[in-house]
Formats: sequence, C-alpha cells, structure tokens
Amino acid sequence: MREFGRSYELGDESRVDACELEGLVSEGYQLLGIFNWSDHFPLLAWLDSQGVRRRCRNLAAKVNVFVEKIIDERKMKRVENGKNGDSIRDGSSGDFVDVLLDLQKENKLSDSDMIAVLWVGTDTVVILLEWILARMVLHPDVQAKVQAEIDNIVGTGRSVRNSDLPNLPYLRAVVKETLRVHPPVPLLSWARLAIHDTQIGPHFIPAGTTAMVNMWSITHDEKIRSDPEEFKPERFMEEVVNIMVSDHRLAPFGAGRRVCPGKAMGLATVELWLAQLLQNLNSVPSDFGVELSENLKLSLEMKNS
Ligand code: HEM
Repeated sequence: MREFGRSYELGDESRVDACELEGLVSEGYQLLGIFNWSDHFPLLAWLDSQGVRRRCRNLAAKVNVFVEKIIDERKMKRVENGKNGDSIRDGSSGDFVDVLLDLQKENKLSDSDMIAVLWVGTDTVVILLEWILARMVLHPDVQAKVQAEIDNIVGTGRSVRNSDLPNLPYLRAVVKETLRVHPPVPLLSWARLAIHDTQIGPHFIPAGTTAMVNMWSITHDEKIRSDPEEFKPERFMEEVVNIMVSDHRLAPFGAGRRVCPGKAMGLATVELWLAQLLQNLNSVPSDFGVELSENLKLSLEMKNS
C-alpha cells in the first residue's frame, strides 16, 4: 500500500505504521459519522457523555503527529538531496508531498493545511474506485463498452494517458453514474451552521442549526432522474452534466465555498486508474458474487469490501 509517498508492505517494519494509519482512518470515519446527542441538545455538550469530543481531540493530536512526521522526514530528505547536489525530489517527478512542499509564495500551505489535504484526499478516491469496479463486475456489458472505447481511441500499443481522458466520454459517464449511485461523500456536512434565521422552501431553519445536505437522497430522487436505482451510464451520454461546476442535481464534490479543493485531481486520478485497469484486466465475479450493501460512516463505503 502506498500512502503519502511511503510504501507499506505486509510483514515489514513499516507494518506498524500501516496498522496505526488504518486505525486512525477508521477512528476518524467512525467519529465523523457518529450520532452525537450533544448536537441535538447543546446543553449536554459540556457533559460529553458519549466521549465524542474527547475522542476527537485525541484523534486530531495523533493524526497531526503521524502526518507531521512524514512531512518532516520529507523536508529533511530534500535538504540532504540538495546538499549532495541531487534533485531535491526523490525520483524524477516526486510525489504529491513534494508537489505540496514545492508550492511557492501565496500558494504555500502551512503544515496544518498540508495535513488536512493529505488526509482527506485519500479515502474518497479509493472508495469511488472500489464502487466502480464492483459495478464493472455486475455489468459486463458496460465494462466491455468501456474497453472497446479504450481500444478504439488509445489502441493496445501504449498505456492510457491523462491527455486521452477527454476522448473517452463513455468511461467518464461510467464514473459520473457511479458518483450518482454511490456518492463517496453522501452527506455534505462538515461545517454547515446557519448563522442567520433562514427559510428554505417550506422549512424554517433557525440560526445556530447545524444542517446537512443529503446528496445521496438528491441523486436518488426520481423527480430529478428517471429510474434512479438503475445503473445506466448512458444517461450521461445524453444529458450534459458538468460535475466540475456545481450542478446541484449531481454535486458529489459539494458546492459553494466549501467545495472539494481536490475535485479535479480526484476525478482525474480515478478516471486514469480505471482506464489503465480496464485496458489490461477484466473484472469478473468471485465465488461470493458482489454485495452492494452500504456502510454509512461519513463516507459511503462498501459494507463487505
Ligand atoms: C473522488 C474523490 C473525492 C470526492 C468524492 C470528494 C468529495 C468531497 C466533498 C463532497 C467535500 C465537501 C464536504 C462538505 O461539503 O462539507 C470535500 C471536501 C474536501 N476535499 Fe474532497 N473529495 C475527493 C477527493 C479529494 C482529493 C483528491 C483531495 C486532496 C488532494 C480532497 C481534499 C478535500 C479537502 C481538503 C476538503 C475540505 C474542504 C473544506 O472544508 O473547505 N478531496 N471533498
């Protein structure tokens, strides 16, 4: 497993770090999705009877230490490389940690912002790819159509590149349809506090209310799209929906000022990995078939992945 520019192999000494990382991610997602009585009865907040606040504080401290160590190690490595007259990056192009460290002047990120970006941008991409591959197993006709498109546009003599993606509309429709049916972040909820009394349609939202936007329910609403439970990438070949500009009927990356800053990178990564996988492999069912049950934490994971 590769994470934050480090690789974690089963059985080697980095296994300890891998287990710690796995534990931190799983605790984080559990806490983000937990039902907290204090959110509904603010007077209970000081009691923290479920220990949610205490667990959040502990987790934030541990995440900071974990990711900061990675960033510090990389900074030291770059200084060492510089002293030896080598490129400060490892390898020719470096990785995402190098890209963030290379940002200059007003674009430069503080260490705490780097921690946030590195942390949040990881799981969503993996979860989306997992849902897409499950769908490829369940819909071999769709898989074959994507493969035919790749063969036709790219051929078999070279790997799919980023620059090929705009010429693969059906592959992009498959990704969009998966984002619709299985949005990895189904509740846009991280910081929605009504600061004024607000009226939305028939609903009065008093100031101080924490509200969630249920994107899952919007993308499954039959008033917005016909047969919402059906997996039909063809719908996005006919209907033009640009998920990069926030169209509220399908906004898997959120909208407004808290929109996902990693959306272009996340989408391009998933599209490229999917194209390269399907160019070389077929997804086929195992003896156990495919289980589409969902596990809602803050992200929408496959229950039995
Ligand atoms: C398929 C991949 C991804 C999906 C579906 C996704 C989805 C989202 C959504 C829906 C939000 C907004 C949550 C809200 O409204 O409260 C968000 C926020 C965020 N995302 Fe992504 N994301 C993805 C990939 C990435 C990547 C690759 C990065 C970084 C490289 C990233 C970094 C962030 C950060 C830092 C925020 C918080 C922004 C803020 O609070 O202002 N995401 N993401």
